[in-house]
Amino acid sequence: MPKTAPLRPRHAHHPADPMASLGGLLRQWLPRQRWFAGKDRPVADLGLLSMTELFPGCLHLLVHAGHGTVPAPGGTPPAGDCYQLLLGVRRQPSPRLGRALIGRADEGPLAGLTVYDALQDPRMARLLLERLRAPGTAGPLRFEADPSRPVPATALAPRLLDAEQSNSSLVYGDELILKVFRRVQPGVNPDLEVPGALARQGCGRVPAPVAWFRTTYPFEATLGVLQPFLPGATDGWTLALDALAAGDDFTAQAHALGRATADVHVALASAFPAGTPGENGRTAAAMTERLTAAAHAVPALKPYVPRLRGAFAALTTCDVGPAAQRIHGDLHLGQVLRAGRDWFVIDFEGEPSRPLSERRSAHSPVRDIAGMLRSFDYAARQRRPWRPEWARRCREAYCAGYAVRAGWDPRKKHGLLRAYETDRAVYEVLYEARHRPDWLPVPMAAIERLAVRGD
Ligand SMILES: Nc1ncnc2c1ncn2[C@@H]1O[C@H](COP(=O)(O)OP(=O)(O)O)[C@@H](O)[C@H]1O
Ligand SMILES: O=P(O)(O)O[C@H]1O[C@H](CO)[C@@H](O[C@H]2O[C@H](CO)[C@@H](O)[C@H](O)[C@H]2O)[C@H](O)[C@H]1O
Repeated sequence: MPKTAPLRPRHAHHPADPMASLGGLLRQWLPRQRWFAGKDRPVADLGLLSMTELFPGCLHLLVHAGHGTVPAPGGTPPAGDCYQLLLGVRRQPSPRLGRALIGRADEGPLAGLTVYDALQDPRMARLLLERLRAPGTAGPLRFEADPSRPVPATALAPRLLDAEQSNSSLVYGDELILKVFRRVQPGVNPDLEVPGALARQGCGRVPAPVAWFRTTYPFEATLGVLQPFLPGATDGWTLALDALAAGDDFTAQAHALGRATADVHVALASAFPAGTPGENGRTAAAMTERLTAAAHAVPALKPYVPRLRGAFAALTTCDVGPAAQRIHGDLHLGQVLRAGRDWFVIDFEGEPSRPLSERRSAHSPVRDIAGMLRSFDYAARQRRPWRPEWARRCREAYCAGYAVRAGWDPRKKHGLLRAYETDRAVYEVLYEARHRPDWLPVPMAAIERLAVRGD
């Protein structure tokens, strides 16, 4: 019978408090995880939000990692982030745990037990798939499935993806992929909501969810989504880097990608209600606010702030552009998969650091286009010497492909594109500072270019 720990005081050191066992281990382990979004700040406090025994020897946890910065207004929600952890707990340490090992608890109720990342344990991964095959509950956790898309009943060998990811994904026998969200926010995750809605529209460019799990405590939130795995697919980032390494042209691929992006935008526009008409003044204000916050967190941005603000201010003199609608929200080369002759679009979660309400609202489709244009620049900067011509040709081809399907040409919206690219580069600076500080020079180079030359 699954057990759920009630919410305990966040700093409790009561002997029965599991954080007395896990706190020290997780404080060390969390910042080393690729998906942990607080690498630029020490974890000031770590609290247990919920704990459920999912299977014998497997604990499901939601923990709050605070950075001791902004006090929470009204007490809820607390400042910081909520993370989902699946922890294996066993009596005997095993050398086979390897990189999955988190450590041995020295005190508290789990004293003497070995704790590890359960997603790296094939037995636990299989049990998780079994749980998703059979809808039902475990404490506050709800396992649900789309009855029209049954999960295949065959035994499928699991493997944890070793990708540069914001979450963790398990692939089952090249048939299914389960994304376990790491940073959890209250509400429905768009990566469940959007592909489901697009599938109902008959949009074939997006793998549709077959099962998912969510929690009802301490708030409603989506925790994981199971989708068909596209076998033999290669992501756009890998294809672009291969093309660059071989000195190959990528414009045919970029053109097809532009067409695929427009197809998805058209499907999104009919799957969701239209947004309120775009108002460039408000957009410019929001972008400026994000820039100010980013420059506060990453001081290297500060010298560029006045000129970047100019790019946003110029929005007020631009034409209003395409209507706001639901968009992808974090479109880049890593979010598109080429399988056979087709491009598929994945990961509709949006930019993980933005509030869920913002990610689920309507935005200009130019934002997605700018994301992909920035991605060509990221790819071109992976090799020395930098290949600006390669990126420029990809941009042209991508926009031309987009125009074919969407009926309007992004290249004719120069002011809008510049503002959205700048906003995206600012986001990337913050993202890299928090997740991959070694990559910071990539978006910083774009900041310099956009601030100085504006192209
Ligand atoms: N349906 C799928 N078929 C094949 N590979 C997939 C599929 N969905 C995701 N992937 C692979 O998993 C990687 C990470 O998925 P993604 O949804 O982008 O996770 P995250 O949000 O953690 O970055 C992708 O780059 C891709 O290689
Ligand atoms: O994890 P997600 O795919 O949801 O997106 C986050 O991580 C991305 C990196 O993995 C990051 O993308 C940035 O780096 C990419 C190369 O690794 C590049 O193609 C993108 O253009 C660049 O923005 C993304 O910003 C972040 O949200």
